[in-house]
Amino acid sequence: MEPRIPGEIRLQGQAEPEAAIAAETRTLVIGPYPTKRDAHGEPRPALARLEEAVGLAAAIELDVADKLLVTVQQIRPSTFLGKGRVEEIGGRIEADGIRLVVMDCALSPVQQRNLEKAWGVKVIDRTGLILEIFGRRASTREGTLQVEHAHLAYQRSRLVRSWTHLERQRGGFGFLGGPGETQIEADRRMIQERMTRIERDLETVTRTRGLHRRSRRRVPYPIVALVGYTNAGKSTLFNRLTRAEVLAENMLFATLDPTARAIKLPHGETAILSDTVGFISDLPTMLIAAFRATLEDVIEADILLHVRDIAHEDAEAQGADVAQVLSELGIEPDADRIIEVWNKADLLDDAERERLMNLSRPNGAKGAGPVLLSALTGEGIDRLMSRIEARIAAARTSFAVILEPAQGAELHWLYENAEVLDRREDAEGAMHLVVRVAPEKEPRFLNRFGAARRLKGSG
Ligand SMILES: Nc1nc2c(ncn2[C@@H]2O[C@H](COP(=O)(O)OP(=O)(O)OP(=O)(O)O)[C@@H](O)[C@H]2O)c(=O)[nH]1
Repeated sequence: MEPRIPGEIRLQGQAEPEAAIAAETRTLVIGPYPTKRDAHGEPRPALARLEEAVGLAAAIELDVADKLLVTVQQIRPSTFLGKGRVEEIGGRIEADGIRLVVMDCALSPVQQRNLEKAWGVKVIDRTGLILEIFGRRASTREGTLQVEHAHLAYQRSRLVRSWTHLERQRGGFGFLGGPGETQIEADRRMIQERMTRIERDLETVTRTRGLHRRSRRRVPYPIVALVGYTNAGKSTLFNRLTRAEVLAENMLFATLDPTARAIKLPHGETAILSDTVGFISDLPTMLIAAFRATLEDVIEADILLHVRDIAHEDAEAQGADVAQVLSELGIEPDADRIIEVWNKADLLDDAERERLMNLSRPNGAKGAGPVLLSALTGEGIDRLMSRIEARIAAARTSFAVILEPAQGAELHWLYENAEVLDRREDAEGAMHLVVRVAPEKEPRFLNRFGAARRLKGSG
């Protein structure tokens, strides 16, 4: 059988690797939240957080039999939850035939072990769950390596703090204390060696990706990247725009690795559309670091489509989480290159749709309002395409060109290969033109029209 997560390695002396979490495992999801506010001090309904955790569990096909909200005033070092709570939940676990408990928080190895002992079932925390999801979604070599690395780092951190646990598993080895510790050292060294090897492999893969990116730049099509909260509909929109078949299901994190495809804009121009990893609140920092290379595509994009599930009750908080990640990447939320996409319009009732329609009317000179659409039905897709095109055009270089009357062939070339914005004939019959040139056509244009005067744009 395939290892549960690519990074899972069998440690020396350990009888068996941890059992895989099988699909359809009867699961209880617990939201043990200290307060009703999120990490940024914004109120975030506990129920919505719990629902998200349930969604994550369902994404790896666990059979979520029950969910439970627990307000935790004070975290108990040994079991996270209070004694009475642990017992009460234990009864429920037994009565419901639960096999796995997901605690939507960060558990210390000791807490995890004690809860497993008290309840007699497997317990995983939020990081464990997210690693599980990433592990199943990774499809490219880079993604697999990143997940493997993150998982080893997680394993190592737990190894250090829970060595008595491992000793116990190995039975007999730890009786003098010394050998147990040596064993831990051996395990740690093994993990470290493996991590170093992965880092080397990743460097190669990242370098290759850098080369790809540079060669993409040499055929300089504008790059449009999709970003958004997990499950917002990025893959569906990607498919709709490219008509390609990539994984799009009602599953979170369907897209771990960016996929890039060419799209044709309304006036026939080409752009590269790139799908990226779904963002999520409270993503463990270890994982953010792991995906930094992937996110470089986002940083370098000419246009970002920020896709939101506008029908989701938590849409605003999700949008804020994405904005936070973007600003960590150095992209400010009001940057010109961001186009807000309000997806799932088909799920809105008439009144809400009307309200959002009004809100999404282009505002101000930039014409920058959000685009309300449905990736599922295709409604509003044309508007998005035009908006992308307009945004690319706005960033594009314009040139002033003067043609003599005899240069008919040149005029023809311009009409075929550039966008003629203005055309005026002077008294001598010379043609004064303002043209906009796509980046990929610019070298050829400059070859022909070396005397053209650059007017504006990124050039
Ligand atoms: N009703 C409706 N459902 C949609 C729409 N767009 C996407 N969905 C559904 O929402 C779910 C998630 O869509 P995906 O495209 O996989 O979402 P994603 O943002 O790529 O998700 P991650 O890969 O987890 O980041 C799927 O069940 C889609 O069918 C829409 O416009 N309307």
